[in-house]
Amino acid sequence: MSFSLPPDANGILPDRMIAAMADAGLILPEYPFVESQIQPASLDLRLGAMAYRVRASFLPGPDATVAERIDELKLHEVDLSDGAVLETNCVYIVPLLESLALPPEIIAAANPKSSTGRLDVFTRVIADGTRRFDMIGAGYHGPLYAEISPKTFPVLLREGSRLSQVRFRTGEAVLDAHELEALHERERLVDVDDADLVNGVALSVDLSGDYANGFVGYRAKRHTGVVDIDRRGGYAVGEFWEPIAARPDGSLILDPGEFYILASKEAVQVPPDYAAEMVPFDPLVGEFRVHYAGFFDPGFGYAGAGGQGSRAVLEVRSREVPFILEHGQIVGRLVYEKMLSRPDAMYGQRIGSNYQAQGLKLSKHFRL
Ligand SMILES: Nc1ccn([C@H]2C[C@H](O)[C@@H](COP(=O)(O)OP(=O)(O)OP(=O)(O)O)O2)c(=O)n1
Repeated sequence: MSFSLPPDANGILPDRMIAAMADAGLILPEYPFVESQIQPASLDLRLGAMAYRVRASFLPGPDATVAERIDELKLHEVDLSDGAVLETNCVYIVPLLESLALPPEIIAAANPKSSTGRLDVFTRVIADGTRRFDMIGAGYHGPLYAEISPKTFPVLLREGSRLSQVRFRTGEAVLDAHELEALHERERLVDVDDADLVNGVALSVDLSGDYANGFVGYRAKRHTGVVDIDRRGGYAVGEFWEPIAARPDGSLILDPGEFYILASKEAVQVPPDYAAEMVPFDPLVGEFRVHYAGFFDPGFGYAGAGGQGSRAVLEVRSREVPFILEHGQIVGRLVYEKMLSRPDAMYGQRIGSNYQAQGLKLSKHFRL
């Protein structure tokens, strides 16, 4: 089957066009996709059967393939076919089951899945000849690899586990300032009266505890047991996380090296014809880092898809020094992009959406 886009197409490809790309041989899975692998505006990528523990993270650069670099840098191999544990602070490269044969008008961008980010499993996608993580250039033909480095918990995973997702984009998809303003006017993207819409919708941190029984977040424990990436609701929160109570002055001191799960003060929504990505508020604010997982699906937080009141989850780390976060401090921006057309399924309407209408929410692996 052939695949074509109208010449002036701009936007993110929805679920059925991702399926059509696969039918046309532009996405090449080693074996057929599994249920729910195609999401409203992205495709989950699956791990292959082998992980290579490498000396250090790398980018192949224009003259090398990832396989060549693995050969130079590998320390040992880990067979994932029956599952294996990846240890904290080691770097692994895993060939993915999906490879690409993109046409010249389509680029791909990867991101960790939300559940991966919430577990602090640092994950990026690399392609042959690339100078950037998580970006796959227009027209790329070749394999994809995941770089994985669990930062807090050792994780058990296996062939087929899904840690990353990829979006396909053609043309210019990001809304300009006027389009964003008009969309906010129509749909109220965040539930505040004085929304800051400069370069995306500003998101701030909630340290009041008003929405979570006086708690503002969780700090990850150290030296915990292993988390199985594919096990839902299997672990008691208290074994892995310490809840953080709100302070009267609404501040929180981030300890360097510790990992926190916090929530946005604003409820957010992504209308069905749009997708969003959370980006750091300001790359020059280097003191702390928010979010590894930044894709927001069409329909997330949307009342028509049962999501009213959904908050964004913030994965936060301080870098070199202890850093004080204040209630309402801006920590990220949601950049909205157009869908090329409305997806068949929205977030929350398909089986297995875990984070619709969420407040402060750990990953799906934990039960209270
Ligand atoms: N920092 C982030 C990133 C994402 N999300 C929300 C918006 C997404 O639409 C939703 C689900 O994201 P993913 O598809 O990345 O997550 P999973 O695949 O892990 O979860 P699900 O099984 O619910 O799809 O989580 C969030 O609240 N905070």
